[in-house]
Amino acid sequence: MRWAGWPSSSLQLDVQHDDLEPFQPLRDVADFYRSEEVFDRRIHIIGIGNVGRFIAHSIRGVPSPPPVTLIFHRALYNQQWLVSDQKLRVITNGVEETIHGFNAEVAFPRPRHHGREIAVDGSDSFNSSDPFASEQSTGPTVLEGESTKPIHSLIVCSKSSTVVSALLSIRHRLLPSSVILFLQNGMGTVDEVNEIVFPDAATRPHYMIGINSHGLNNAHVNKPFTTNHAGFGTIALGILPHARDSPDATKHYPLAPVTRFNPGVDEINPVESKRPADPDPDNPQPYSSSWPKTARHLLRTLLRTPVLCATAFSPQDVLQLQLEKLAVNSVINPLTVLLDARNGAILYNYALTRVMRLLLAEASLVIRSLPELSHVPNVEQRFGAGRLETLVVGVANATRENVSSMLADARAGRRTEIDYMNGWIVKRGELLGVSCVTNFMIQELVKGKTRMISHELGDNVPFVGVHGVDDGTGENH
Ligand SMILES: CC(C)(CO)C(=O)C(=O)O
Repeated sequence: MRWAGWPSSSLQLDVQHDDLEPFQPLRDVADFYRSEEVFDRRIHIIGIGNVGRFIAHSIRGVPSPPPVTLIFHRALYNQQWLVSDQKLRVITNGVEETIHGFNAEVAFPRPRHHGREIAVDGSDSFNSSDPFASEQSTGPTVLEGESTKPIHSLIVCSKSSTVVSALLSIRHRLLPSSVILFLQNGMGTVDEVNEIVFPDAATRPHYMIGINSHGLNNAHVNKPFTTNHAGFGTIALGILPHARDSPDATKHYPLAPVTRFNPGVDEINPVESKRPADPDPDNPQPYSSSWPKTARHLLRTLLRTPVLCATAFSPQDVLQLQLEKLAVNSVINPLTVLLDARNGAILYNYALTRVMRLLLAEASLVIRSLPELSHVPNVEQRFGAGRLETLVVGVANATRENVSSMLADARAGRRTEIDYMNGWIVKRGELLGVSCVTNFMIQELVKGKTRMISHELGDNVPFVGVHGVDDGTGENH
């Protein structure tokens, strides 16, 4: 590395190596910044619901915080922000804390039809067999008011069902070196994003997964940028391996094991490890040597934000935590929708315990059969139906006064996350030969009930749109 702008005499004192180029002072400070990559600390947050607001507020509350940009998906919300005092408020135990210093932008969700992106000008990219045809021929479409600046660190707090359309609106701003933290309930979002938004692993950003258990609601509906921190929780974080670094590990699923031991065969022909634990014992590499700078920055920022209670886990541990949460959500959330009741309603009711057991028997079998867990010890016990039931009852009891996020969505006529909960169990079950009829039935019942409510509300809730229309990019509440 060349030290620009330093007196050459002081530099030469330190230089011991003959193979270094002779020092040539750079012209000025600007040259230094041109020759060295300048690291952008800015964190963008998309999905400015309760979770997004809470995280933005928490990050800006620490000493020397990074710049934070809120990305709104509706011109209306951006307008509301611009005419407000541009501050976020979080209420904890009745005490309101106000934080300012945010930037704001707007990015409009791209309309999609039958899973295909439609060109915003109405042209026929969606008739083409290549879903990216319009973007490839004309470059990304930037709508009026949208930014084109690169995004290096992004936290996605949108609801699972709207993550793809939210990311399509900023795909052209995300670089292969960027990092995206996904903070959704349920499973399957990352696979969907890989398939639709970043199909080419060579240009795909890095991913992090987060599991949030903070209880957040907007108890003050008439205060749009205020969030109530109702239950203290944690955020479990993990950096996912990238397909560029280990294509085998991510070909079918991000966490599939790399090498497997075949008894009998490998004893005769020992397997040559593709990624040996210690490839060069003389130059040991730290565990995180392949983590990109952006992911390390985002992880460190979240870990040094006390109110978030964030902890880092290995990808395998994050997957298991996600699956535990999935099992809990796939019982409490749909049952509370069908019963139109708070979480505690599923307790002390044997008829509902039987439904819970039917759902969990299928979920447990699917999870225990997942190939990505085949090398993990103790899976049979951790994901046994009995243990999952204990988890569900514990959470239902601890959150007995809560309106579940799915019930809140259903009551408001919004699309729910059922496809990423029970739907994911059914889908993975089909691939594994495990039939999940109870989960399928409950998935369809929830969809039916949500549709019913949305009709009752006047059928006035379109899911996809562009400017100013309610486009379904709901936030994670
Ligand atoms: C744990 C539970 C059920 C709490 O309400 C939840 O995560 C949700 O509502 O989505």
